[in-house]
Parts: sequence; structure tokens; C-alpha cells
Amino acid sequence: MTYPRTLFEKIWDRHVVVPETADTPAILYIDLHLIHEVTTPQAFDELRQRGLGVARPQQVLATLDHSTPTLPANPDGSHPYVTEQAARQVATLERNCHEFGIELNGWGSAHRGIVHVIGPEYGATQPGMTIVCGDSHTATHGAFGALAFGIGTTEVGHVLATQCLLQRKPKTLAIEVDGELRPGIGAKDLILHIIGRIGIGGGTGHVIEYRGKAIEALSMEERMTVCNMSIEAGARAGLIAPDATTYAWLQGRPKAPAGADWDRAVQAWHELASDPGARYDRVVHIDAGEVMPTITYGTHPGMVIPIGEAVPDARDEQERKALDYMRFQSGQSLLGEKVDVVFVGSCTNSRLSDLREAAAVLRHKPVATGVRMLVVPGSVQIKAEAEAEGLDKVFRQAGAEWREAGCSMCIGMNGDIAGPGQLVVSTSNRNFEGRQGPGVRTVLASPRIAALAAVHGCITAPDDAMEIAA
Ligand SMILES: CC(C)[C@H](C(=O)O)[C@@H](O)C(=O)O
Ligand code: SF4
Repeated sequence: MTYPRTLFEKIWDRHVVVPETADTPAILYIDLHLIHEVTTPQAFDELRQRGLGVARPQQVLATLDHSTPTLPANPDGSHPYVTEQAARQVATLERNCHEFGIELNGWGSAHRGIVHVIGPEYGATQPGMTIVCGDSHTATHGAFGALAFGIGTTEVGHVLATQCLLQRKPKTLAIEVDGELRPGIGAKDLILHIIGRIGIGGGTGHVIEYRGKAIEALSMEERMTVCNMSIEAGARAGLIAPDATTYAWLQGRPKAPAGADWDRAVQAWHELASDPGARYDRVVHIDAGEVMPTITYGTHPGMVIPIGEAVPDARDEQERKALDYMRFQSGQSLLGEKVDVVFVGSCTNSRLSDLREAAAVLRHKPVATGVRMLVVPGSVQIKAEAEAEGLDKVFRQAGAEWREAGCSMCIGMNGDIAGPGQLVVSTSNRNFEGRQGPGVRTVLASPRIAALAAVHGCITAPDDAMEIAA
């Protein structure tokens, strides 16, 4: 039977080993399993206890990112872990990868970095694949037209042992972004705007396919920023159909197919795009022209406003609490709000283009007195590329800290945190209470808005945004 299918259905159909029934989820074959130090120790212990091996070690790729300090190594070569637990997690993954024959991009590797940054960069992430990782931002890989799910530690064990995952078939949600983004408006503004529109539960139970002219016009880095935050809208995954932009970005990367294999692969990838007439369970239209520079004002990524607009009224008790925590009031503007810390990094915005965007602002002005700015490349490779074009100097000369690759201040588990009550403008994806340290108040924004906050010492709108609003 042939009928028009969506990108999601095509990947799903190709990977179903046993279809789902009313009582049992489907068994889905997994092409690539990415692992990091936080969500794997128990999974490997379980394997050992049950005398199981890793089914396809060559389809597992490991990195160190969450617990790794971003300060340079000590003179004796050891790393300045912030807690014993962090050191233990890293040592455990090193041991487990060694024991089970898994490639670890650990300390000293040119391919180490945030798991969702290195998969694509290494060419391991490819269109049409099923990809899992014990990490909620796995949807990032959907930017390549891969079906990428975040999974729990128990499932990490299942996939290690069987290379398969039990999964209920999700529904599909098409987000059609029509028209063109205004000049100066980026992928981060777009995804924050989308989450603001559909809400943090708007994608629940669905795989989102981002479509439309404005999506096709995005670079791969920007597509990753968009797909990365799919989970913040509650979605199981986010997808964008692969196209010429995707192929150009992937070609020549270490793990990408080469020679005749490359040509065959591209031909197959070309078939993946949703067929004309394919049906989605839901469709949402977004007008790209309406997207303004967007920031969060609350404690979840759905509480967003265009940067120049006033904080809206709290709609419920939870939002009232969020405003209290953030020390913001309905009706106030966030422009001019004093900023203590600025963080540029995370799997949302730590790629070379993000660093360039921030550096472009800092080239003209130093970081304001009293503001601490941390710039953390997503991978060792990005760090090297940024240094090759002198971005590290721009940041350092402006007074920012230039760090080693890792998750850093996106999540307060590696030593990079802010102080209680401090206001952080962060390019990461989560602004939950205490996420960046106890009592820390987080405003999510694009690299450009973050850098502007750093140089002005307060939340500042770009000139062009004010012109648009006028
Ligand atoms: C530590 C990990 C389990 C967690 C996740 O799943 O997302 C982290 O990456 C995060 O961003 O909160
Ligand atoms: S950068 Fe942040 S969101 Fe991304 S994987 Fe690391 S902790 Fe999670």
C-alpha cells in the first residue's frame, strides 16, 4: 500500500522491527546511540549484573560534557572537578567504554564536546537515522532529518543490550513557518516565539516537523537551535527534512559516507522529505515576519516576550510564583534590567556561528563593569575553529572568560554557576528555578541579545528591534 507519508512516518516505518499493538509498544531499531557520563552508569551496571554485552558497540558513541570542568587542566594533567561525584561519573564512563569496546571522545580527543554538538560535527548524525541518547535535548539531531529521541537510563540499558527501543508511535505536528524572518532575527528568537505560541505542553505526544520557507532558509546551525528546543514544547522529537543545505554541511565529515557511498546516501536521503499530501495530526502556522527578538521572563521557556514588550499578567498560580522568583512584575519592561552574568554556550547556541554572533557585538564594546561573561564553545573543534579566527581574543579583550568545551553554565553541575539572586542572560534552553545555581534567575535569549546585555550591563534591545517596533 502506498500513500503519501510524512518524513517521520518514513523513518519510523523503516525502523520498526515489531509493530505496536494495543498492549505493547513498537520495537524500533536504533542506528546511533549517543552516551554521556550522567545517564549511563546504572545502565552499564545493569548489563554487568545480568551478564549482558553491548549489542552493537560500533553504533554507540560516547563523550564527556555535563560534569566536565571548563577550566583548563591542572599542571599535573588532572581536571579540576567541582565534586567527587563529577569525577566519578567521568571515570566510570571511561571504564565502561573501555570494557565494552565503545568509542569515547574523552579528555584529549579532538571530537569531545556537548553530545548534541559532536554527533553532527563528527558526521555521525545523518538523515533518516534513528538516534537516541539518555538526554532530553536529543531532538537537536532532528535538524538533519533524523528521528532522535531522548530516553531514560533504563532505556539506555535496553538500547545498549539490544540496539532496539520500545516506543509508542507518536503523533505528528507540522509547524509551518511561512514567510521570511526579519533581518537580525535568528533561530533562537524563532524557537522561543514558537514555544511561546504553542506552550510548553504544545508538542506533548507529538513529533514536530518544522517546515516552510523560513525553515528552509535556515543554516544547519540554526536548524539545530530550533530542533534542540522541541522538548521545551513537550515534543518527543523535532525534525527538518534534509536538503542541499544538509548535504553540503555533512559532506567530508569524518563519519559521513564517502565516495560512491556518499552518492547513494544522498539519493536515499532525498526520498525522505514528506510527500505532497501527507497528513499530520496537527498543523500550526507561524508567520516568520512576526518574530521579534524574543526573551523569557519566567521560569519555563514558554514564558516569553518580544524584548521591548512589557511582562504580561500571570495567568495562574505557577506564573505568579515564577514572577516572584524572577523578581519581575507584570506590566514592567525588562529593558534596562541590571544583569550580573552572561552565558554564551550550551547545545542550543555554542556553535561557531553563535560565537561569531556574540563576538560581533563585543568587537565594538567591552563587557560592562560588574558583569561576568562566560563564553563556552560546544566542542573542542569549535574552540579550535574559533581560536583560528581570533574570536577568543575578541572575547578575552572584551573582558569575557573563554573556556574549555562542555555544558558549563547551562546546568549547574560542573562548577560553572551564578550566585543566589543573580540575573543571568543565557543562550541555553532552560530557565528553571535553580538551573544555573540555587536562587539564580535565568533569562533565555539569542547570542546577540546575550552579548548586548553583557556590554550594556542590562537587558538591551538591538537598535533594529526598536526600529521594527516603532
Ligand atoms: C543530565 C541530563 C539527563 C539532562 C537532560 O536530559 O536534559 C541535561 O542534559 C539537561 O539539559 O537537563
Ligand atoms: S548543554 Fe545543557 S541542555 Fe545541552 S545537554 Fe548539556 S546540560 Fe543538557
